[in-house]
Amino acid sequence: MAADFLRVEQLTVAFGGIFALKDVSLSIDEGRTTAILGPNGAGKTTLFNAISGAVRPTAGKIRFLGEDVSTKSPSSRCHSGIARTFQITQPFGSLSVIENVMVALATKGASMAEARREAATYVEFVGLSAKAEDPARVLSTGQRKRLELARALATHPRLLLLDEVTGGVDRPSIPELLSLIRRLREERRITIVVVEHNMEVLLDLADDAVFLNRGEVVVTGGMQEVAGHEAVRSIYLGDIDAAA
Ligand SMILES: Nc1ncnc2c1ncn2[C@@H]1O[C@H](COP(=O)(O)OP(=O)(O)OP(=O)(O)O)[C@@H](O)[C@H]1O
Repeated sequence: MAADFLRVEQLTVAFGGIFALKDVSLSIDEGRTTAILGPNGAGKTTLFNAISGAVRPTAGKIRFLGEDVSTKSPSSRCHSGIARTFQITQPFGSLSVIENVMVALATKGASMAEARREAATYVEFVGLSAKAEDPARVLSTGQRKRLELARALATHPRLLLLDEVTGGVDRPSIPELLSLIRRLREERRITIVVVEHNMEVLLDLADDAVFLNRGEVVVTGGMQEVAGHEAVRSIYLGDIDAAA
């Protein structure tokens, strides 16, 4: 297990006079699932954007597998093994499910037949084989989340940043989605960092947690331990009691 899988070092991101992140340092261990917690505006999405390359740090560094990727482009970071999903899924609605995955394939120089074959393995992994030829626009929210996971898999990630994976998904579909995420880690050895408002889901899924507030790290540690912290309880209290 790499000791230096992902390290965020004294990261500051400012938008004009607003500090979305202030001197944030944290490390993510390979093979674990880490939750990023915090109230609205805490800086969770900005942290994902900074790690994936969508925003440039104002100060500080991001190291992935020992390499400073702070100034690298999103596509170069994706090539290094960093993938992310979005709070609002963005498939190509008129393309079929399998074509959406083919578009995301990181395999260069592969024939269409090879690309289709590889894409089919990811579509199957996420449980969408029966929908493979349907246009993406007909998918339910839960199915769109699955398609996003298949598209992320197609980039061969080592680190996957999941933004609000259960957001908008109907309750009965959530357990299957969570078991899929667990399989990403167990069967594909992908390290996962998750932003999610549902504490019940986080307690089920995450090993470690980082609690952010107003752009600063307030608590880090094991998921259970962080969930029990006073500052976290005051924000997620109802959720924590419901999950207990
Ligand atoms: N592009 C931007 N321009 C200006 N301010 C921004 C920008 N992106 C984020 N911010 C500000 O940075 C702060 C952190 O926002 P961010 O979206 O990262 O928080 P969050 O924890 O993801 O919130 P939420 O849970 O509501 O999604 C907020 O004050 C937000 O208004």
